[in-house]
This record gives sequence, structure tokens and C-alpha cells, in this order.
Amino acid sequence: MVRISLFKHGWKILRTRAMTNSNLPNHFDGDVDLGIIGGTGLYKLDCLEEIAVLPEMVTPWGITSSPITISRVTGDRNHLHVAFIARHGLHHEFPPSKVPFRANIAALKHLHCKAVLSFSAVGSLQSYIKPRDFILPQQIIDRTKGIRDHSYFNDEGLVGHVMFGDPFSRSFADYISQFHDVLQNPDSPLPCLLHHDRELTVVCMEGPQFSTRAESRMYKLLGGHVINMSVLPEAKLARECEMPYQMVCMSTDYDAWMEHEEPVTVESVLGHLGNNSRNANALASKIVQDMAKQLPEFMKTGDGLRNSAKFSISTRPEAMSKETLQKLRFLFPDYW
Ligand SMILES: CSC[C@H]1O[C@H](OP(=O)(O)O)[C@H](O)[C@@H]1O
Ligand SMILES: Nc1ncnc2[nH]cnc12
Repeated sequence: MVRISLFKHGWKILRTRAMTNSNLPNHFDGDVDLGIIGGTGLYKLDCLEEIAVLPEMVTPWGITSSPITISRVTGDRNHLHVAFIARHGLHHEFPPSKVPFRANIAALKHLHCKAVLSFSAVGSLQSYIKPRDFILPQQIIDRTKGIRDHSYFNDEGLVGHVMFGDPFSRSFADYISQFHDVLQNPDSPLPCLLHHDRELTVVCMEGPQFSTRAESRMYKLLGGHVINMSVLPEAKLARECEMPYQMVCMSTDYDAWMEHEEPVTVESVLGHLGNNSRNANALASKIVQDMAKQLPEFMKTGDGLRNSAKFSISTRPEAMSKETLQKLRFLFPDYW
């Protein structure tokens, strides 16, 4: 059952509570500070105290993959508001190629998020990155197949080219790395590491099948450190929305490049999801508590991205259709 209601810009839909089983309010009127996207094994962050569950949001680019939970973190002087979306849906129903990435990122932008923190389960392409380590990549190699909608500025009548040389937020990665010592692995004497380096590169493949051994070896040769199926187009869309974006990659396996080891299977991934999820909660908890004390500079200033989309769009507003302008205003109510 779906109840449609006109929202500020005419794009909101209210569903019944069937999806969420929550007694929390289904609306939130303030601005959200931080958007968090959870991936495989991370459908909720237990460290957050939820204050509202917004039904899946209908955007001009489709419906978000999950309801959006809003949480409040109380700091010394301020409240921090956090919006959480489950990338694959609450029941893991969206495969990587079918995730409504544009709707998810548009919803976070519409809620005024000042940054996006994203979590992802990844395979390791390097022996020094072991399962259960976390990685803050700074570069991406695109091995998707062009079948995902990957831009808000790629329609006839709207042309825009944003800078993507540095696809992640360096400031956000530096900020996250200060909390490296929360990571734990009770099943091993080796410490759980948070790898943080300018060169760290995530390969994004289409899937849903895992890589062949030859592909896995090729990704190593290309300079990949980890591999997943979901950093693109998420990172591109966050950039088009001028939101600083950092993915925390959580290693689960060695993919398929190790000659004498079994290639990755879902079972091998599952074995590490519990520990990774505990560590993701611990890390997210530290981050939001620290942000609630004082919002980091990159979130206050926009990390150098403010107005970047506006100046990347080549089409003159006079030449844009009413519909195009209406869609753009969902993301940027003040620009045109
Ligand atoms: C179940 S392993 C493959 C799956 O895991 C990752 O998902 P996410 O990035 O959402 O954590 C990877 O990208 C694949 O979609
Ligand atoms: N080996 C792998 N390849 C692609 N995505 C993954 N997610 C977790 N492990 C992965």
C-alpha cells in the first residue's frame, strides 16, 4: 500500500509502516548533517539512537533502496543528525547492478547532508591487507559495464562534467583515520589495521559473479588494493551533489588471485561480516560522537566542493526544460 503526498517539490511518497515495524515518527523536519550508507552485512547501525524512520523516499531518480533512519547524537553544545540508508535494502534485495544509487544519494542531498560516510565489504588484492582489516581508499578503477545510471547530468538537455580526479574526500579520510584503534579482532593475535594512504585503490567490478583468477591477477597488476561492486556510481553521484564522500572498505577475503587458495565465495565473506559489522559500529560511533562535539572543518566549508556542480554544468539554464530544472532543484534548491 502506498500513500502519495505532495512534498515541498512534489517528489515525496509516504508508504505504510509495513516495511519498518517502527513506532517512531515517519517524518523529520530538521537538516541532517551526515549521511551513512551501509553495505553487505550492515543494514542498521546499532550504535545510533534512532528518532525517526522516513519511509523510502521517492526522488526524481526513483525510490531509495530502504527507509531512511534518522538518529540524533548529543554533543556538548550541539546535536548531530545522521541519516542511514541500507544500500541493498533492509532484506538485501537489490543486487549491486540494480541498487538505486541515484535515488539514495539524491535523498541524502535533499536532506542537506554535509558529507557521506559509506561502508562496503571488499576483497583484498594485497597480502598485507588481511580479512577484517579496514581500508580508506583514495582512488578508484572502474570495471563496471556501463549498465548503471551513473550521473544526474547526462540527459539530453543537461550536460555537466564534474572533476573526479580525486574521487574521495582526503580530509574525511584523515579525520576517520584518527579513530583507528577502535578496530578489534578477538579471534586473532594480529591487530585489525585501518589502512590509510593516498595510493590505496578500490577496483569496482560489475558482478554479481566474483572475478576469475586471471581478472583478479590483472587488477593487482593495474594497481588495485581492494575490490568491490558498489563504490561506483555512488562516489560519482556524491561528487555531482557536492557532498564530501569517503568509503570505509572492510576486507572479507583475498578474492581469487592467490594461487593455492580457494577463490572467494559468499561463505568465506560471511565468516568475517560479524566482526566487520562490530568494528563498523565502533568506528561510526566514535565518528558521530566526535562530530557532535565539533563539526569538522571539511563539513563546515564543503571541502572545496561548494558550487562545483553549478560551474560544471555547461547547459544554459534558459535552455533547460521545466522538468530538468525541477529535477535539479531537488538537489540544489538555490542554484537556478
Ligand atoms: C557478498 S560479497 C559481494 C558484495 O559485497 C559488497 O557489497 P557492499 O559494497 O554493499 O558492502 C560488494 O560490493 C558486493 O556487492
Ligand atoms: N572478492 C570480492 N569481489 C567483489 N566484491 C567483493 N565484496 C567482498 N569481497 C569481494
